[in-house]
Amino acid sequence: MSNNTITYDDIKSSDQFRNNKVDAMSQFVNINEFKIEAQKKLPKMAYDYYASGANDQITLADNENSFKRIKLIPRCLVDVSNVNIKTSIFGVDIKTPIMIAPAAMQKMASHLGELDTLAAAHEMGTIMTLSSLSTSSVEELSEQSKGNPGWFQLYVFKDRKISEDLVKRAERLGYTAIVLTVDTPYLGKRDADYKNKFHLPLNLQLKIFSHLPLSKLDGGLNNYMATMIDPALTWKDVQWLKSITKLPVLVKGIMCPEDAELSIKHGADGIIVSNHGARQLDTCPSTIDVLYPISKAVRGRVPVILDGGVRRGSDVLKALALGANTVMIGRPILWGLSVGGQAGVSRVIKLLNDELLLAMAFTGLNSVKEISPAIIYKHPLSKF
Ligand SMILES: Cc1cc2nc3c(=O)[nH]c(=O)nc-3n(C[C@H](O)[C@H](O)[C@H](O)COP(=O)(O)O)c2cc1C
Ligand SMILES: CC(C)CC(=O)C(=O)O
Repeated sequence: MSNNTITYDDIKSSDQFRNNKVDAMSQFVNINEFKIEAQKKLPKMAYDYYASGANDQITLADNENSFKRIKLIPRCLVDVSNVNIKTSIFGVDIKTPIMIAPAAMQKMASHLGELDTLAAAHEMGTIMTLSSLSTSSVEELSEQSKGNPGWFQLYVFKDRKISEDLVKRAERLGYTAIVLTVDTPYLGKRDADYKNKFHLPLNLQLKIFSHLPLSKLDGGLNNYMATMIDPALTWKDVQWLKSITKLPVLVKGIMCPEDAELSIKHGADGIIVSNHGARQLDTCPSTIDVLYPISKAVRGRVPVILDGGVRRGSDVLKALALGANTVMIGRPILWGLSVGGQAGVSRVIKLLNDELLLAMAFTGLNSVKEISPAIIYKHPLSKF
């Protein structure tokens, strides 16, 4: 078993090792405890990169705090002996509405990085989106998952040929959707990364591009993005992307009803309400605060996914009540990965699933289909 060729079978054959890890992790009972433990384990440069938001991190705090301000109405004497959280997206059944957001460079968190995350996604019956800027290749994930690696996130490079090849490669390898990130014409300013002079550890590379000079981050992250990523991307490029792939295309980074409408007009098959984990435009609103008007404007024409600040199962319930079909989580996955590799990621998802089940029982709901805005408390004096 060499570093580059660890397979699912290898991972499974180490059950004993994994079970011990799961036991060791049962001491962490919520996402914040995983975060605290991850900070102890990770080098400062990696932790800061994962944790940071842009500038003064106002939106970073808001993404979580806005969830806390939304209140749920308990309902009584409903038979909730059989609550279940199964759902589906693009006709594919998933065991939980909690999906895994694309996050770059996961091998800073665990030896197997993205491969651990994918193994956990399979174990928990959910879908992972692989970042364009990953430390594992599209091929590796496809191989380990026997051709079922999940979704692929696309950054569009100035050299369109690179992006086109990447999309075709992902399609050929069994990825089932393309997530086009549209909120990153340039990379946001994350102060800690400047101070730490963030760089990839020397043993790692951006694996997807290992055949190109693009695999190193030599001039730093912001410089890399400014050199490689196309800031001239416009709505017509959604149509371009649709024209080069048969896969569903989701537009990630939508924060207002107008852009949701434009996404649909230009052929998007799904929308991800996201402010990039508050890493781009600081002082933009939290995602949960903009979700309801967006989902109302979309009117069920395409699936709506929300990410940003989801840290409790009750946050998932609130997002679904305000019109999301599913949510994605970013940093909680990185904390789980840092603390316990695959087992850590699975435990993070399980914690959130269990909290979601409980919150649904307390609000008198038995299935995802039953979730509606009716469970959201409206203060008598508020206009909301
Ligand atoms: C360390 C890190 C790396 C990320 N890398 C990417 C990426 O490569 N592509 C992308 O579209 N979004 C990326 N994101 C944004 C996430 O997909 C997601 O929008 C965000 O993390 C959700 O917020 P949360 O972390 O509060 O759950 C990244 C986020 C973090 C924290
Ligand atoms: C390598 C980065 C551009 C990945 C990213 O999207 C982020 O750090 O937010």
